[in-house]
Amino acid sequence: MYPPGPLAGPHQAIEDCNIGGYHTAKGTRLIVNIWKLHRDPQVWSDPDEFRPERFLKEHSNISYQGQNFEYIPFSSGRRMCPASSFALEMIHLTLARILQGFDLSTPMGKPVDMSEGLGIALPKVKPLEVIITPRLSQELY
Ligand code: HEM
Repeated sequence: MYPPGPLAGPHQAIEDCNIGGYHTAKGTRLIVNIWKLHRDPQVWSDPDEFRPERFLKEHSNISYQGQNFEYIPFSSGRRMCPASSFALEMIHLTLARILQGFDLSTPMGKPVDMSEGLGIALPKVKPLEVIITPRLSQELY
């Protein structure tokens, strides 16, 4: 829902080609709107709903590795993100460490404001406000 890189880098056609039925002349610069692909209601039911379990159910056959064009958080092709494996390892490790060690809540129990701003790396409009409380005994940190 919130791809860190909402737009892929600009790519330039090195020869005349046809992309999805559109003639694309040599020299044309294309920028893929990854954010938009991920919110396409023709592909994703309730695209604005945070339902990660969709990847275990109706979309379990979709991979992030650039072959399923409806879901390309790391883009696709020769210039796709070279750090996708590294990034996923880091995300899993960091998330697991935070969830193991801390309880998370919000001030007054209010939902987190997920409004998105404009920027190359999809910024939040409102800073994240969470209360982080240690949940393990001190010697385990
Ligand atoms: C969840 C984390 C990340 C996401 C979703 C992500 C996504 C992307 C996207 C969409 C592109 C543009 C590809 C294109 O132009 O078609 C890109 C390019 C790139 N990313 Fe990442 N990235 C992530 C993390 C990282 C990290 C951790 C590194 C480095 C340690 C990295 C290094 C790069 C580099 C060097 C490029 C340029 C590749 C090129 O132009 O050939 N990325 N990334």
